Formats: sequence, structure tokens, C-alpha cells
Amino acid sequence: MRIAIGADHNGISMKAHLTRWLTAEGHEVDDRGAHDTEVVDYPPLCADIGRQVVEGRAERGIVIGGTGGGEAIACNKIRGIRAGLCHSVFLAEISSAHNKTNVLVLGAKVISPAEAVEIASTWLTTPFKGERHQQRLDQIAALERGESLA
Ligand SMILES: O=C(CO)[C@H](O)[C@H](O)COP(=O)(O)O
Repeated sequence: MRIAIGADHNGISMKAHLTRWLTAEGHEVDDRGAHDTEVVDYPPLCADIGRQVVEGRAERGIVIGGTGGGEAIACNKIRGIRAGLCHSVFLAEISSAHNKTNVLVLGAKVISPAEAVEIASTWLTTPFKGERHQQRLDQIAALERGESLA
């Protein structure tokens, strides 16, 4: 799978760890930065990763921050992105099975690199369940288009 990965200054080392693992698993990884621990703002990075996905240059994206909360908010501002902040294997499973997330967000201050690998592995391999969950994704897409569901 083609995966675009990015991290702010808090996630550099976790990004390197995940990139090594993803590459060893046979994925094609595009490391979009940051490339050092100089303090950076994460919204431009989130926008870049999101656009890589919605414009088809990557099938999935992974973004790493300190906690990942702001990164998830920023990624979800990009039309077509469904970003899930997952700090457990269970959340990663539901994020793929129910939410069909196309960006995984992680917090390097919250989980270990080994946990990040387990979470990413589950997120990448869990299939979307469709059915009633597709109906909800359709409703989210309508919200994104500015439609009122009420
Ligand atoms: O996780 C994050 C947002 O949710 C960021 O990584 C975090 O807010 C960056 O903060 P700082 O510049 O103090 O390292």
C-alpha cells in the first residue's frame, strides 16, 4: 500500500520506527516530514498528508503528534479525509471497520513505538464492514457538503 506519513517535532522518532516497520512489511512509504526536532506547526503537515490521500498519491496517511488531538482536528478539515485518533488496538479496529478512516493519527507522548506498530497493523488490515456504517459515512459526507441532516 502507498502510505504518506508525517509527524511534528514530537513524533520524529516514532515516525522513523513506523516507517522502518511499514517498509519491512512491503508498503511504499512517502515520508513527508518533519525531518528534525525543530518545533513546527502541525496544521500544514496535516493538510499535506490529507491532500496526498484525497488526490490519490497515497492510499492512506499516518500523522503523529504529541497527543494527536490537534492533528486529528486539522486532518478532518480536509474534505474527504476521515482521520481517526487511535491509542489502542480496539480503537484502530473500529476506526477501520466502522469509520473507514483514511488517516491514522497517533500521539507519541501517549503510546510507545511498539504500541504504534500494533495499532497501525490493526488499522491497515481491518476491513470496513459497510452496511449501516456506510450509511453513516454517507451522512458525514453530506455534512461535509454543508447539508443539514436535522
Ligand atoms: O499533539 C499535538 C496537538 O494535539 C502537538 O504535537 C502539540 O500540541 C505540539 O505542542 P508543542 O509545540 O508544545 O510540542
